[in-house]
Amino acid sequence: MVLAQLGGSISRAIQQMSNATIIDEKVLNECLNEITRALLQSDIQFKLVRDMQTNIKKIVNLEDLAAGHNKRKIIQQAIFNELCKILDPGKPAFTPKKGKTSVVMFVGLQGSGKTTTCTKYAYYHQKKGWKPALVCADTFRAGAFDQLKQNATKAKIPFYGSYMESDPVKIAVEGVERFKKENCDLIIVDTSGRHKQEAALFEEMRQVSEATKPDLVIFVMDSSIGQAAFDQAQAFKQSVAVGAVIVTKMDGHAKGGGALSAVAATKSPVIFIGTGEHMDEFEVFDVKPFVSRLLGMGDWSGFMDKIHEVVPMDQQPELLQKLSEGNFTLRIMYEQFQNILKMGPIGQVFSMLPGFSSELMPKELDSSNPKLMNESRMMRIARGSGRHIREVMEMMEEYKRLAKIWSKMKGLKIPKKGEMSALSRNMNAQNMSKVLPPQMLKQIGGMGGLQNLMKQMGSSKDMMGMFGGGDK
Ligand SMILES: Nc1nc2c(ncn2[C@@H]2O[C@H](COP(=O)(O)OP(=O)(O)OP(=O)(O)O)[C@@H](O)[C@H]2O)c(=O)[nH]1
Repeated sequence: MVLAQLGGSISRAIQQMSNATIIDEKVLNECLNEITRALLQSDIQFKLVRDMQTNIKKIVNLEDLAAGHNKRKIIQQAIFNELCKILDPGKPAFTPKKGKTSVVMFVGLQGSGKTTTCTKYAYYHQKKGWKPALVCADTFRAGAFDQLKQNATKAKIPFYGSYMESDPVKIAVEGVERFKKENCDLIIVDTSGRHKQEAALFEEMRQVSEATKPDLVIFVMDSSIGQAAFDQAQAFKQSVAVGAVIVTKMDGHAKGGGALSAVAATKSPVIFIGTGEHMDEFEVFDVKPFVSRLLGMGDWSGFMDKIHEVVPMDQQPELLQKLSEGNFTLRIMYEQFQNILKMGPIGQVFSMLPGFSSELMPKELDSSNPKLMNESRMMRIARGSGRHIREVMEMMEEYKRLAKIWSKMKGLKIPKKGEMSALSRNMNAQNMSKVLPPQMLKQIGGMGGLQNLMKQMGSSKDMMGMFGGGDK
């Protein structure tokens, strides 16, 4: 997702400013202009960007910057807050309750991924023990019912629709009534899409909404919509009571900034993002971890998510304690690589690391002081493992880099499992390539090889979040 590049551009602008000997208004303006350009290039609406720039200027106190406080942190924090503000409309979306009937209506332009997203949403809840059902009120597109039927059958979700009936209101009402009787707790109504915003589409949508009285209307938006996002989202909001947004195709080459504009236009939060065509390529959207990653500030809660998935239960408390004390040792790195090895093909990557295990002594493994590893110790490890000294030195460089990232985490509150973010799953080959040592990347065949490897790994791709992926 191209939004990741936005993070890089912003980080570079801040870094350039931090490098300046004197931070005056001119330097600050240059930095903010650079950031503005990056935001506009990501398809974030002009007005939002301009307001953001004004707000940052108000928040950032030049005297604080001049006094030698951590300039990078001050600016980064201001941008972080502003981006969170855009993405957080201030009130949460209606949340359906398990066991209590809710009707959720999906709206959006044709091809936005509405039908696919309806099934993903149903499947997501079904996995959590809900009883969802799908109603196809799209009588406009031939084949829409078949598509929903096919998806629903695959996921074993009850569905309702008709090949004969042409009145979407009638189908929607019948479907909702039927599933209410069957005690389904999440009744999802898929509506028609059109190629562009048309009066007829909005009128039909309004009628379906009036007849079924949904508890929540979800606006589905393709992330590649670009600058048109704001107007499009606003047009939908004016016809029906949009209460939440789902942004699809975040896995593609879309700039993604439209997501921010859609939130501003509908004053509704993004609740999920679609990250692929498959049923389970669907993630809960959390504002703070998203912005955090966007700005290259790392995603602590995403990392924690991974720890809980990968690290054996009995080892978790000890590991978390050590990390929150800023105590990242070679042994931790080793053990975590071992946990990854269990996860399949990624093991091939890490098995390239020289000198782990028997060649290292407990003192070396458990010290968080890299200076302990002097040249003679590295020579010994190289001899013992049959590796070149250069490889051992590279391993130590990687350790130092990760340890540096971890030292910044010192004192962080450890989130509980329920607070974890799913966004870290959005790590892609590009981010991963930044984390891997260049030599290792070369050995697995560059970006192409890495992409293949990640395909094989499936969901374990997000493991890199664990090793500071994107936190550069
Ligand atoms: N890569 C990717 N493709 C997606 C995603 N969501 C949906 N798609 C694809 O986008 C295309 C359009 O999706 P549909 O669900 O048919 O779109 P729709 O909005 O229901 O279209 P109408 O019913 O005509 O309004 C399909 O090929 C989907 O597989 C996603 O998150 N990522």
